[in-house]
Amino acid sequence: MTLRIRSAVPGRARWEIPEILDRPDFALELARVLVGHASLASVAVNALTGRVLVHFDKKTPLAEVEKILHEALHLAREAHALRKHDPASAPAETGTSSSPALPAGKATTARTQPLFRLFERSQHHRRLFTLTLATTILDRAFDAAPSLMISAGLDIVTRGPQSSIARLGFKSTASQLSVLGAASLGAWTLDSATGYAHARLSSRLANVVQHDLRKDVYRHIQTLDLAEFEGRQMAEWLSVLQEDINRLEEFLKEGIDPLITILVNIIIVGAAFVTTYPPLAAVQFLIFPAIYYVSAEFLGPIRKRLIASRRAQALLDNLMVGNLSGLATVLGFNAQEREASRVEQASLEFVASSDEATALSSAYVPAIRTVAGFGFLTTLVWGAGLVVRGRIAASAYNFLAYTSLRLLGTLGWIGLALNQYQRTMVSLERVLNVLDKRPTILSGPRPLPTERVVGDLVLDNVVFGYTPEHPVLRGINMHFAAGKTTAIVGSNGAGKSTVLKLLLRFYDANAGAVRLDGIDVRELDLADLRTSMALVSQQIFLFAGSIRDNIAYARPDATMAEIEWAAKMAEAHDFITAMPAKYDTDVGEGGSRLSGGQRQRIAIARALLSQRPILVFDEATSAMDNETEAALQRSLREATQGRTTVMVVHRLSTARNADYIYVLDAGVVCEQGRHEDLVAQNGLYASFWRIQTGEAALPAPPSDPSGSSSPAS
Ligand SMILES: Nc1ncnc2c1ncn2[C@@H]1O[C@H](COP(=O)(O)OP(=O)(O)OP(=O)(O)O)[C@@H](O)[C@H]1O
Repeated sequence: MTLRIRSAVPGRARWEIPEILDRPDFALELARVLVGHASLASVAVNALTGRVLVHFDKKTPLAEVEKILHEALHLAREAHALRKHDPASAPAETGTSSSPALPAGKATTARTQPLFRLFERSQHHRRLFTLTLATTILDRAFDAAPSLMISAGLDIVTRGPQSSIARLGFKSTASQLSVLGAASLGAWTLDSATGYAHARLSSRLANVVQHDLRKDVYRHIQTLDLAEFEGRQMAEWLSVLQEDINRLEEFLKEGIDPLITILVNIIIVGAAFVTTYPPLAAVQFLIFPAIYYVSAEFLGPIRKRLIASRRAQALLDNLMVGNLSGLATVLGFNAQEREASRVEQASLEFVASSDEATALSSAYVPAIRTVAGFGFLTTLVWGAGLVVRGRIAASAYNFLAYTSLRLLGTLGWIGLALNQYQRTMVSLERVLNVLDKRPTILSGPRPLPTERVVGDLVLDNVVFGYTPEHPVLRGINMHFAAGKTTAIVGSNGAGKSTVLKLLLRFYDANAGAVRLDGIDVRELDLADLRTSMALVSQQIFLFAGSIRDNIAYARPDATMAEIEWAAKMAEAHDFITAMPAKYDTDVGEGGSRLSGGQRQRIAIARALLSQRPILVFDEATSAMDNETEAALQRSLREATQGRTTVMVVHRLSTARNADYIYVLDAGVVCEQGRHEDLVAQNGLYASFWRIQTGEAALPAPPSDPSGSSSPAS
């Protein structure tokens, strides 16, 4: 059986489909097929729980929807099989930036209900959720106990033998008071117990949901294309991972409470009024359509302003994080004042947008209270009249007035609660948007364990551009022979680093193919492909921690002897042992306590220790002095024996040692060969060589366009 119905009411049904459980790709395929269906209003497919929730027209028979689901499953299976076979057939909508899991259109309803989606995701905490809800409701219900007890006391005082307690069989005043005392004690005890349980459970629920979401978002972010990170500021990711998820936690801990309180109070007040004097209840309930009307007028505009305010906050965060990480540049250019003004301006814009949102939400609270005040006023005046005419007891009037007042108080919270709810939903949507993003670089089906990698790399007529209108590589052919060292040289922006990014499949070629050992890299298992290569990138990243930990990052199980071997090969051992704490030296945040050349040597040691068959160096020695670099070249010759090494270099004294050299110019290979041949060709490489060896004069600085002579002349 492929489908199992879990629940169904007219217009809504939930199925369990074990086939999609833990198979997000397949679930996505199913969602794609379903959301295009004209008979369905909305669809939510959850691979975590293996469930599918469908909203449809109440008149559509359930059997018909089930048939649609069967057909969709069939289509999804076919599409999924095709996709596995040919990953390139992934539709455009799964593409780069903000493409959601469920495409636009019919899924809008499901997608615009972030809280609903959160509950779908958190199904495995259903027990905790139910318990939390139950204790919250009980806690709020017991809150009404004091006014009930006071009314019961008043009942004993004013009606004696006719009081409600007397009617239970307690004739004497003493016994009635004892019952009242015992009931009060019991109610208080239960109130305290449910209060404690509610506080503990709601906090636990908020923590686990927050933890799950943070963990899932973080894991998911790591699966996304590198393009997502190169095109977006880091602070944006951080604000989703931190602020947005924290806001959700706050809401689960404190925001749901008022909403439940309001609901419980409405039920208590409703019950009290209906049982005491129904016409009074009818008048009380007349305020709710009015509240609904006021809410409808306010909530849409409030939401829009909240979104604008959150965006302004994200911009401000980006600016501050960016500035602080580039503080040395800001100080170096003495631009503190300029940057402080930019931050001030962004902060003012945030304050203004936040003010706008608050202005509206603040007006909303009094508007609701004014409407709700009519309910209390009616109870106070009409209720008093009813007591005077003997229609209701004074104690009942007391209870009604109290509960009505409580309702008035809590309705005032509606504004605050909905305000917090709206803010949380804006944040939750941002979190879910990240989870909806899909990588375009998908793993291929063919495994290639590291021990089977020969290391022969080919770029076959590769065309690539980060954007379609700006091609960076224009049909290049390259061969990085197994076990050999190949250098790529060329001027800035020629496309050298881009070649390396294609080797590691950070991006896919727009045309042509990249092959490892004769296999198109798109067919290879992505983890296997990347595990076959050790990259030392232009921007070295060291983790805060010791030198030893940083070198061992590639192989946490490496012995100290192996770590030292790698450090010696990378010409790092001497400077490390000269430091007071040697291999235990703390490198600081991002390696900030080391010099650029030292950081590069640690990164090379890390790559060598990894023992991967292919080494990819992107200007890995650019910050080293000539002497260290020359020594490193000698060591590398030994350490890279039998491994394919691809290195992007600017220093031609480094390229000179390579077995083969490619010269890139504006995205095409303009020359290739061994150093001596290239020098003999007397082309671009030879001109670079002459400049670097001082045989050619450097180009003269541009002459002053005004024609005035320089001060020196
Ligand atoms: N993530 C990106 N998004 C858009 N364009 C990019 C991106 N990365 C690089 N480019 C552009 O692609 C071109 C080639 O960049 P690449 O980094 O490959 O050059 P390079 O030859 O390594 O240069 P350099 O010697 O300065 O490191 C440049 O014009 C650059 O602006």
